[in-house]
Amino acid sequence: MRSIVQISLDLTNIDEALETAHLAMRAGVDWLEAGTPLILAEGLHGVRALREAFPETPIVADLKTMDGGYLEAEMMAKAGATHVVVMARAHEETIRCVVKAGADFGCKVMGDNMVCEDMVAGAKWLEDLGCDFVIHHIGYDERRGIAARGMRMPSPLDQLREVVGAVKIPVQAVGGLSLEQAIECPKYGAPLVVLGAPLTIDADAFKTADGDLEASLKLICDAVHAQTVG
Ligand SMILES: O=C([C@H](O)CO)[C@H](O)[C@H](O)COP(=O)(O)O
Repeated sequence: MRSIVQISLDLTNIDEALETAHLAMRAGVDWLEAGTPLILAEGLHGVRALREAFPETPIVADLKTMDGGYLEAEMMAKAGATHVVVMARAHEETIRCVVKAGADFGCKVMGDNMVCEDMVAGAKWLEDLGCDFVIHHIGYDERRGIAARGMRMPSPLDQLREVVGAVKIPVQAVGGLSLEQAIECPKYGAPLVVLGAPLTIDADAFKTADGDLEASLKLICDAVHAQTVG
């Protein structure tokens, strides 16, 4: 499979999200993600605005569903999301409901193994329940908390090979990756590369020497697209 670049729009208003999304699409990004902050701030309107501006582009709604799964997935799919996210720590029935809604409304389901005691088993569990993708995710607060206590920050790369080996569906690694690490994900067998904080929070670190964000994002997209998995 050709590797894919997804940009997570962890922003809090539609204008900023659209501006970043336009830049990302010009640079060659494949998928847009309505990040959790955008969904909280703008809800379905945010997803609709992205769908209207980018009629053909896959849109991941990072809902992090924990309950009421069918309705959440249905609403997001009707607003234009092509992918919704359910948590492995949700009840089994919730995951089944999201998978059922995905089938009913033509939407793919990404299962997120964040905070699973056994993240490899969590990924397998998500696959067994019918999810189409696994998000192998070390959460933002967990990473910050551990770092604040002076301990080594966990990375999704630590167990990425094991997660990839445990499932047949495509895996995405998320949480605190540097750009260099994100670009390397296909080498671990994970073809869905997400670019998050480096672009939307720490843009300076992401820019090329001449400060051209779009040009540097294009280089990153080219480096990811040059890699195939499987
Ligand atoms: O999903 C996310 C997190 O749970 C906060 O909502 C973020 O999108 C994700 O953690 C992004 O990580 P970075 O790649 O470190 O930006």
